[in-house]
Amino acid sequence: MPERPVVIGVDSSTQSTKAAVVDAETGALLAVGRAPHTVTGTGGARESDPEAWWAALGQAVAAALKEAAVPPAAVTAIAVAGQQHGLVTLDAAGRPLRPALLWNDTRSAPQATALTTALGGPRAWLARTGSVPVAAVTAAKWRWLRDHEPATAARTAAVRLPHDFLTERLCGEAVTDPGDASGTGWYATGANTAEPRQPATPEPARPAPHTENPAPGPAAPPTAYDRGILDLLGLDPAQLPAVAPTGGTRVGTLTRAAAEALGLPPGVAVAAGTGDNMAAAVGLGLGAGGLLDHPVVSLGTSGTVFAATRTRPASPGISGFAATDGTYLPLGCTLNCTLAIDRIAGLLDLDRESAVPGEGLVLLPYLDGERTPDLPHATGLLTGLTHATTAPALLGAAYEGAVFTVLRALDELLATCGLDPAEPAVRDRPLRLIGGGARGRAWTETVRRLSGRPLVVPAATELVALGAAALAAAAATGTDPVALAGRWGTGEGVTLDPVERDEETWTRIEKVLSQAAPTLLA
Ligand SMILES: Nc1ncnc2c1ncn2[C@@H]1O[C@H](COP(=O)(O)OP(=O)(O)O)[C@@H](O)[C@H]1O
Ligand SMILES: O=C(CO)[C@@H](O)[C@H](O)COP(=O)(O)O
Repeated sequence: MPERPVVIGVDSSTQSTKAAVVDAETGALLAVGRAPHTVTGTGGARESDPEAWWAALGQAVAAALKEAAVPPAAVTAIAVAGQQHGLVTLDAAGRPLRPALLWNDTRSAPQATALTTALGGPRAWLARTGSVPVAAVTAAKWRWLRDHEPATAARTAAVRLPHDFLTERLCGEAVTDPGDASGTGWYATGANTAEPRQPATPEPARPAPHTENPAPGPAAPPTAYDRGILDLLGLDPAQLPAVAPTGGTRVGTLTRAAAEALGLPPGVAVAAGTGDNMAAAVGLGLGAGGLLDHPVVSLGTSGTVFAATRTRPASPGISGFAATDGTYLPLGCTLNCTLAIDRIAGLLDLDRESAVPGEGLVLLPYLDGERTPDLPHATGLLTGLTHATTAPALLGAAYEGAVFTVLRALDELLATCGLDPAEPAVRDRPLRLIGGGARGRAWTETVRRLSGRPLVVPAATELVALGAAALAAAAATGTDPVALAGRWGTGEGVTLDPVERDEETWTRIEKVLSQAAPTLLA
């Protein structure tokens, strides 16, 4: 009897790689393999070796296949979702020239400011790309490299995002997708005017050529690198990957070398893949237009809020990203979420679940600077200490500071989309809570208390890897990945009832942040 087909979805995030082996028909998660990453750097620097991501992918896939006990011949497709924005620079042989500059590396903040000015200010960037550059975007990192390491920039034959780098290692094709491309700063999501989702291409498709105005016709996906911005950056489009129509597009099969490295047959289909937040949206079954019903809060190394929309909102504080199919995924991202809390719990020598409400304290845990609000040079701030302060309350105040920052970004996201966050019809809709932090009681309770909203916590722990698995299945069969994830039911979970919103704590933190922001800017 033939084996049931399985697909592999890979989540290559900041702290680790996770590979999910998934039954392609039912979406059942058969096993997850994990391998850690190393992030180096002090001050604002955050770097990782792309070769180590490739090695981690191999380890995670091997571990998952072993645990799932499925034969390699049952695997039909693989897709990678990766941490967004990272700058990977390659030589002509595809070897990294230096460690990747990660999304949370804030050294590129001055370059982001300079780029904003060079194009005519925030409004010009919003109109052309949907986002105003911050230190996170790849364009600012490339400019930083040219300013600080011109010899490396000059030797760069190819520029990739983390997921593009890994996809190319899998199938030998230089290709990205609209979602991850929209975080580069040189991709014009505006050119994709909320078209209906294109179904994944069932047949092997060559990646699209680099062109601003693709020829009409079904074989010509809407790519939209902004040539003017590339000129401003001194980047040649030939250094960049082609943009596939969606992350679920089949872009090739495993190369012989990749098949050997992963212990898989060479015929395994490779999907274009996407950024990790875009893949989480797929895993949740979120298609365009789900904004009011389905705002998402993700608690990982970054705290993110996003929603799938039909039109691209324009606000300097919110990134007007694309979903992997070229519709919109406006997103707010904070730099200090689970890792900051883990660090503070470690400093206090406390278990992370031993937090109690902050009671008069305010702790802004901006250990890495901050992105939303845009305070790249900020450090952490504590106010309200008294003789009565306890360590669990200090930890609780850190949770409150991190959650306040994420939820404030959510309010901004909703307002940017024309919704009033205080309207009962908006406020009473459940938040979908995902990411590693959604597993923790202290996180979920703090989000409930500061939002006053019901929460839906999906039962599936690895939404990014599951979203990538849906992209892989789409590449193998030509189905729509969002509809498929909906059928798989990967976004389903428990609903936690709302509790009364803690207005007092919210107002206290808001006041301290607004008073301290001018100092934190320095
Ligand atoms: N049971 C748990 N309770 C609270 N936090 C958790 C739990 N499990 C994992 N985490 C947090 O999740 C984080 C990793 O989340 P994840 O979404 O995998 O991050 P990333 O995708 O950025 O690598 C860790 O920093 C850890 O603090
Ligand atoms: O920069 C962003 C979003 O714009 C981050 O969300 C990165 O994509 C990193 O994700 P995690 O490692 O925290 O999942």
